[in-house]
Amino acid sequence: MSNREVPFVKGHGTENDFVLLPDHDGTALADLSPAQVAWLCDRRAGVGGDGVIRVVRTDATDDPAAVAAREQAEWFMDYRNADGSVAEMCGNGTRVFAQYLVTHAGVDPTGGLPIATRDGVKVATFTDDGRIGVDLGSARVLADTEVSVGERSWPATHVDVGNPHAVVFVDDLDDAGPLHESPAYDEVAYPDGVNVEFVVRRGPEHVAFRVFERGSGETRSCGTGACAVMLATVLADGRVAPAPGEGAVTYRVDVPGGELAVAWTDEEHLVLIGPAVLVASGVAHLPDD
Ligand SMILES: N[C@@H](CCC[C@H](N)C(=O)O)C(=O)O
Repeated sequence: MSNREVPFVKGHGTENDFVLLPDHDGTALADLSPAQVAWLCDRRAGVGGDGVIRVVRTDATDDPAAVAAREQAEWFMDYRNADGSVAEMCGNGTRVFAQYLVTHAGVDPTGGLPIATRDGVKVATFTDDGRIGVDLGSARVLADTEVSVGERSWPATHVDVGNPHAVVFVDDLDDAGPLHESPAYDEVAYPDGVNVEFVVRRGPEHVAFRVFERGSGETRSCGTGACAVMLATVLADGRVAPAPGEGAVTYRVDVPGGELAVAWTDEEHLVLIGPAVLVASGVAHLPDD
């Protein structure tokens, strides 16, 4: 077996951590396999992370999502889960990606930084206090559903944030017990799997959740999950989307890895806000398949 030397940058958003792989001109890593992604995310045998983000220009890859976004965005976030599967979106990943572009690729975020994803173009903005917000667009609440862990079952709200979520309100964050494997879910409602959030209320406009991510297991945070949780909660609170010109409705969303905020600015826009930091860089010795 031979190894390829692959530069990487490691970063996280509220401890949802990613291995970023610079491949700006698309020549080095177009053939990255699921097994190689799983190795990169392995916390003992590899680098370690909840996911891998390949950083590539939209005009340097033939991924259909990047091709479709070429007029609007220079950069494509090619996101993979820790098991090597491809996901449509990663909210915290977009924030870490924006941090990378500004600090490592010389990108000027003034006026908003467009990022192409498999769920369309998302615009990141840097706040005065050093956090990064990303407009994830609209989310849709679909039919009620159910999830279970062992003998316990809960009603859940199906929320589509570009990727699939099941939001479960519980009395206590420990109610679901250890999450070593995915909660059971309705495979008709979620033919491609689901991210499951267990949520408690902490106070007015303030919630906390644990998450089991499709393809990555229990993680310390999930940005799209925070948006799904916020939307399910705000609707359960009987509120409606702010009309144009009204101020945003903002909820604080705590996760095991820190604190996020989600602002509902109008029917079409949920903005995920929180810290994003780059913590290391190096060279991975990527095994061949
Ligand atoms: N951690 C992410 C979500 C990553 C994708 C997810 N596991 C999926 O398969 O849909 C986030 O911050 O949104």
